[in-house]
Amino acid sequence: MHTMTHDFIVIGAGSAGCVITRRLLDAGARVLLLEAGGPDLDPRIKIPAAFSQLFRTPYDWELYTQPQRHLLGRTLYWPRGKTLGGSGAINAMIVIRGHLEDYQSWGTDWSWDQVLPYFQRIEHHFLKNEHHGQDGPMEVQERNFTHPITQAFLRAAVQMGHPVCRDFNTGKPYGFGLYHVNHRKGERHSPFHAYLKGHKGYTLKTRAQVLRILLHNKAARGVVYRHQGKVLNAFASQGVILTAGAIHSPHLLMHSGIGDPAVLRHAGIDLEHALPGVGQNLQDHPAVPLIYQSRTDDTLETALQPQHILNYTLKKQGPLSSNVAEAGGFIRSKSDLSAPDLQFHMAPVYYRDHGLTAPPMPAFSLGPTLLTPRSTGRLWVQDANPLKAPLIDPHYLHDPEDLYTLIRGLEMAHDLIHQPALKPYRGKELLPGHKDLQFHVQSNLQTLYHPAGTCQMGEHPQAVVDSRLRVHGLKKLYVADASVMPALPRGNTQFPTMMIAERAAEWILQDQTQATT
Ligand SMILES: Cc1cc2nc3c(=O)[nH]c(=O)nc-3n(C[C@H](O)[C@H](O)[C@H](O)COP(=O)(O)OP(=O)(O)OC[C@H]3O[C@@H](n4cnc5c(N)ncnc54)[C@H](O)[C@@H]3O)c2cc1C
Repeated sequence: MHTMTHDFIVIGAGSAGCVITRRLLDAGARVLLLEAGGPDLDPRIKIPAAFSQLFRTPYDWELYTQPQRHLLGRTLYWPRGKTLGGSGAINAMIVIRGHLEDYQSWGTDWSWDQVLPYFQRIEHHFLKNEHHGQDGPMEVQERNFTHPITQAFLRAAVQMGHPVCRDFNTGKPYGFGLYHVNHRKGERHSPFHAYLKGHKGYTLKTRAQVLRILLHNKAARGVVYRHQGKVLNAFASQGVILTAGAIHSPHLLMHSGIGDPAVLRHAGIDLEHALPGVGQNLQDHPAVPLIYQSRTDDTLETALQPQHILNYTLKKQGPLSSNVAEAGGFIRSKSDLSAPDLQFHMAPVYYRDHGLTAPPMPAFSLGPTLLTPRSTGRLWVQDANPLKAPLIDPHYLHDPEDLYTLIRGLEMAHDLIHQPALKPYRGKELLPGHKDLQFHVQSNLQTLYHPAGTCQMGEHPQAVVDSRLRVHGLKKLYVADASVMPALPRGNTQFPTMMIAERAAEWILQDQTQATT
C-alpha cells in the first residue's frame, strides 16, 4: 500500500483548514492537506452574486435534515461547500465577528480581548483604525455595488428609530448598516485564495475524502483516505488536524471510533475512545423571510442581463459584484436584553428556499434571523459506511421561545418595510401574505447556514476538545473549525471560525515546540 509521512495532516480545505495549513507552512512544517471536493474552478465561485447558483452542484455536499417536528415535518436542505475554500467558497461573504458577550461564554482563553488580535490577523481591512488589521491575507472591502433598494432600506431603519452602524465588528454590533465583505477587486476572496493560492510548499490533494483517522496508543498517527478510486494511508509525525466543518468533523470522529459508545455500537463501529459529546450540541441560526413585490423591475434578478455581464467582466462592477445580502442589522427584540437576539439580512431579490424558487415577479426580501437559539440538536451516523451522510436533527424550535423571538422579528421587519423610505419600492406583500405568523415560521424557516457546536470545547463530560482544541484523552489530534464553538456567536460564522483556526495553529506549534524541548 502507498504511504507518505508528513509533520501534519489537515483534513478539509475549508475556512479553517486553509488558515491552519498556511500558518503551519509559515513555521516551516511539512503539511498534507486533504480535501474531499475538487478544485475551485467554477467561475461562479468568484462572482459574488452567483453564490446560490452553486447550491446542489458538485461544489455542495447537499445535506438534508431529518423531518422537523416543529416545522410541520419538513426536511430542510443544508448546503455545505465541497471544494477548495469549503463553505467559504459558496457563502455570502458577509464579514461579522460577533458580540463580545459571545466569547465570554466560551471559557478561559476566549475573552474578546484575547480573540481580537486573531480577528485582526486574518484581515487586510479597508478601514484603517484600531479595530482592524492591515497585514492579514484576507481582503475586507465594501462592495463595488449596492442596490438603491438597500439604501432605501437603511433610511427606513433610521425612520423607525434604529441607529446607523458603520462597522458591525467593534465588539458591540447594534443598529443597521451595510455589510463589509471578503471581496478583492470585485471578486470573492475565498479562504483558499487568501491563504494558500500559489503556495508551493505543501502537498494538496483534492477529491481526497478521509474515511478514518488512525489511532495508535491513544494518539493520532495518520488517516485513511479515498483518492482516485484507491484507498490510501497517510501518516503524520506531529499531529492530525480535523477541519472538516461542523457536520463532517464529528462524522469523521465517529467513523474513527471516537464518540458515544451507544451510537457507535448501534452503527456497528468499533469503539476506540469514548466521548459522548461528539455530534451533540448542534446549533444553527434559523431565518424566516418576508418578501415584497418591488415596484422597480431592476432588482438583482436582472444581474445576468448582457450589459451587467459586460460591466462585470470588464470592470468587476455592477450587480454581479453584489453579495446579494447587502445590508442588515442587529437588534434586541426585548428591551431587557444586554445584546442583540436578532439579525436582519436584506436582499434586493426574491430570496425564498435559498434562492432556488424562481421569482414570480421582481421582489425584495428581509430575513429576521435568530441569533441566540435555545434549541439544540444533534447528528449521528446510521451505519459503518463513512461515505454516507450523517443523520442531522437540528431540533429547530424545540424551545418555543425561539418561535416567539422569530415572530417578534417578523413584526419588526414588517414595520420596517412599511416606513416611508421604502414606499417607492414597496409593492404587495408576497410572503407571508397572511396573518398567521406561527404558520409562516413553521412553513418557511430555513437555515442561515451556520451549523456549529458539534465537537464543543470545554472541560465537562460533553466536551470533545479542551480550550486549546486538543481532543480530550487523545494525543496529537485536534479539531479546529466551527464544530468547536460551545455556543454560536451573534452573527455570521466564517470569521469566528477563521479566528479559531488562527489560534489553533499557534497552539499546535507551541505543543510541538514543548514536545521537542
Ligand atoms: C450558503 C452559505 C452562506 C454563508 N454565508 C456566510 C456569510 O455570508 N458570512 C459568514 O461569515 N459565514 C457564512 N456562512 C458560514 C461559513 O461559511 C461557515 O461557518 C464556515 O465556512 C465554516 O468553516 P469550516 O472550516 O468549519 O467548514 P467548511 O468551510 O465547510 O470546510 C470544511 C471542508 O472540509 C471538507 N471535508 C469534509 N469532510 C471531509 C473529509 N472526510 N475528507 C476531506 N475533506 C472533507 C469539505 O469539503 C470542506 O471543504 C455561509 C455558509 C453557507 C454554506
